[in-house]
Amino acid sequence: MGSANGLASAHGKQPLFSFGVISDVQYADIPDGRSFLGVPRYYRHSIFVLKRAVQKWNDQKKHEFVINFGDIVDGFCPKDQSLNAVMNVVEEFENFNGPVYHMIGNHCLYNLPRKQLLPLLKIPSINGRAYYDFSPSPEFRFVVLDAYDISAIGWPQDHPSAIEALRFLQEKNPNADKNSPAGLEGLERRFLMFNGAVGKQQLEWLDSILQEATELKQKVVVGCHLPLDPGASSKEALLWNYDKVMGVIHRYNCVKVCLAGHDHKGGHSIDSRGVHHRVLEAALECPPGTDAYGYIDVYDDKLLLTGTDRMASTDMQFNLNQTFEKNSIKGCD
Ligand SMILES: Nc1ccn([C@@H]2O[C@H](COP(=O)(O)OP(=O)(O)OC[C@H](O)CO)[C@@H](O)[C@H]2O)c(=O)n1
Repeated sequence: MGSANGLASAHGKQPLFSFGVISDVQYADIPDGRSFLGVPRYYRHSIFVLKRAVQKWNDQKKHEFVINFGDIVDGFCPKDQSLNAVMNVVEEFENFNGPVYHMIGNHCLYNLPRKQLLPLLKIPSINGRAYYDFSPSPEFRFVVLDAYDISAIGWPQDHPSAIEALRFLQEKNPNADKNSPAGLEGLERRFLMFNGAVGKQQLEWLDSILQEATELKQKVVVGCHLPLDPGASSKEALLWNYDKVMGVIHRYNCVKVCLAGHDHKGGHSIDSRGVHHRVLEAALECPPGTDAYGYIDVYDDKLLLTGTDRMASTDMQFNLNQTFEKNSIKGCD
């Protein structure tokens, strides 16, 4: 249990800093089950994956913070247990000896409304939005996006974001079950109710943050529950307007890596502008006794993810001259 997946730091340099990563814990006190497509899910075991991750991060004594990529509690959690389940998982994260940065996923929103969820996750918020940034060192900035800014889940039914999302789904997905991609072609298969979009104000905010980071000569890592590149993810898991978000990101040269969750099998790609996209493998899908978590060493020229068990290790060297050809690799390194 807990074997790290190679990729020795042949680099010879000390990282500027390191941080822990985990995604899609989707804990619930219910028997093991399967996804809609039949993939086994271990709802009770996933919190043990998290416990072992926290223990390991603390033992390693080098991580400045942890990022959780969303979906801490599963939608099948009985609703009278949602609050307790969320609090239990948050408590496990709080055993980490340092700050934990959370982002929201669809399963979080099946359990609790934003009003209740965001304070529990200590997500800085204006008008219920869950996007923010932080800078752990002068050279780097982290941007956390709210992938359910425009969404049919998590907002009160009469909220403008919910109304906009339902109108959008009605237009883009003809199925009665808006979680079904039946009949949708190619990249249109992302127009599902369990996904969402980044709204106009958030796009403007992202633009302003990237402009500021460029002025400060900072490199940027973007975190979003929903993947932002079709090369790293199933079409069904992408952010509705991933293309718009990437349009903003590609205006600048500062974003080096985008990290995501949601697509449980994980993936890695390098897009047409040399930006790495790494989708993290889910803790939920670890059979008892196995793990999926990791840590990332940050250098001035790369991010090195060291994964445990089912989380693959990935060496993400930054493009320094922007002359990349499209090089998309499905699955992991
Ligand atoms: N064809 C489908 C797929 C799913 N559903 C229902 O939608 C809800 C969310 O699905 P779930 O697989 O649990 O979502 P995750 O966030 O865990 O995973 C995302 C995917 O892996 C992205 O590829 C759930 O209630 C499903 O039953 C559906 O009705 N029809």
